Amino acid sequence: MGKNPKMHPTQLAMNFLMEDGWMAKLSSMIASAGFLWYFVSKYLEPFHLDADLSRLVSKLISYFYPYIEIKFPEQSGEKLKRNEAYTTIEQYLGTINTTFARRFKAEFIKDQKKLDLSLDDKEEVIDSFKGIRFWWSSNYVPIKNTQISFYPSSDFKRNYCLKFHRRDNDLVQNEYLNHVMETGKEASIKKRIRKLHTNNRDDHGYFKERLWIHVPFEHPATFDTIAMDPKMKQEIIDDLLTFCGNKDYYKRIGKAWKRGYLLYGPPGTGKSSMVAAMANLLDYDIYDLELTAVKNNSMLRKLLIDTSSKSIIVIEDIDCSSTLTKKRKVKKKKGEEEDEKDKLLGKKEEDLESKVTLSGLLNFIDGLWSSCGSERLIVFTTNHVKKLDPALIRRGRMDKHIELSYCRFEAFKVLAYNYLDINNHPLFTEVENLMAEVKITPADVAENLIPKRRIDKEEDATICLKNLIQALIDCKANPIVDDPEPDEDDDGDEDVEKKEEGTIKKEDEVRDQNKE
Ligand SMILES: Nc1ncnc2c1ncn2[C@@H]1O[C@H](COP(=O)(O)OP(=O)(O)OP(=O)(O)O)[C@@H](O)[C@H]1O
Ligand SMILES: [Mg+2]
Repeated sequence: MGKNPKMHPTQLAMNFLMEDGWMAKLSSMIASAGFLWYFVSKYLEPFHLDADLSRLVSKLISYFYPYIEIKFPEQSGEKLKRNEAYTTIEQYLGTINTTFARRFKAEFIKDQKKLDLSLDDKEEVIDSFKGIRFWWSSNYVPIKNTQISFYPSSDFKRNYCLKFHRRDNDLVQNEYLNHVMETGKEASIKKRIRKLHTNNRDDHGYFKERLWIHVPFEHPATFDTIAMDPKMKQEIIDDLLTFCGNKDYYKRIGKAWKRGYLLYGPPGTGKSSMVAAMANLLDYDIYDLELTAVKNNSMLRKLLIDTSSKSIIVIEDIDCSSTLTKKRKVKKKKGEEEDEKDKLLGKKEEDLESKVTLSGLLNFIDGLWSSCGSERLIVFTTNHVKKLDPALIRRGRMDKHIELSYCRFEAFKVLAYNYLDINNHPLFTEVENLMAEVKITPADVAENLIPKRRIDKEEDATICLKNLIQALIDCKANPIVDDPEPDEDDDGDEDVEKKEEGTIKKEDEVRDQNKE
């Protein structure tokens, strides 16, 4: 066929195709376009082609390759935080028909007593929405690790990729992605198992890429099982419920949506149990922050950023401060093996100690970074409230101070009901009289109320109450002496031995140590 130079390019192309052997020509064109696309995306893209050239190439590609791809990486914000879109998509893909996928990852959901399947890496599924097809694939790219380690590294950059025809772009932007996010969120709420997280000390082993490790949270304590003054209990419940429904209020007053609770009182008065009860009431996760495992302030900040909303960050026994020497002493007793391993890995001793400072901790609670994420409680527990730096517990930082103290008769009745299923008993009067003058912790009362041998309900109750009365009489003879208030220079040796390790150091202490 003759070629007219004034012909429109599309007409030229049509003529060319209509010639003999058009099938072969068409296939070779598709093949060359495919090759061109592969070559450009694989080899030339990293060299950042000149803008005009790359625009031209992508135009050319889009002529033959009518699909659009959107990637949803697992990590967002400089690798600090898990991308919420990624986790929601993970949940969404669990809800669609996955007939064409062949490889899955399985996780056991304890509460639902079944396996939860999600797409394995490098696997693809086809979704359909309003009669249109969408392709989802899960991908990973290994990150080159320059460090030499004894342990296998599992550093990957993961992403989900959505592919669709460009004619469906509007549908995707306006409807499909919203549908994915909403369905994914619903699925994750349905499947949600609450978690108890703890920060990960292991910075060279299998879990090294994770700041927090977790187990399912299954503590049975609730406000019904906590024995304390009923009025005070109701006040705490109201405070918590008001907090969690008050998103708009916090926004209006310009405050980050978080609240600090300080729980203090002698050992065995229910501080840890109350943290669990709070989590159960509000349906929150718990992040149990072990300060001794935090290397420095910047790690503390990273840990904070990596917590999710609707959670309680708890630091137990916050009063336990320590110095380097105390920690060494404890380490020798407890962690010789761990030390040896660290030494083998060539770690210097000063690298192993925590350098979290008081100001680091104050920033953690209400610095600028504390406002990322929302709906969070920060809880400190302590046996010695007077030992704490006033700056740490001032109102605004620790908004509510709750004292959990020795067991009074009202609290005892809660325990008697929970442990023995009784509301009244002839021995109650004697218990009441003794409790009015004796200091006994709820933990000791609870211990006496657990039947040692099951006979029948009434006899169990009588035996337990008699045991309790005996314990109260013993306590009267040998009353509990509360710890004296600490001296100014008390460095808390005993506590360190009791609680093993602690961390809060004032900045000047750290500076001094660094000088040495
Ligand atoms: N107020 C309470 N109500 C119900 N049970 C309690 C209470 N206080 C203590 N107990 C019981 O005693 C045990 C110890 O309580 P818990 O660990 O909460 O005390 P704690 O105040 O955190 O002690 P510590 O200061 O030593 O950490 C728990 O198993 C709990 O069942
Ligand atoms: Mg405790």
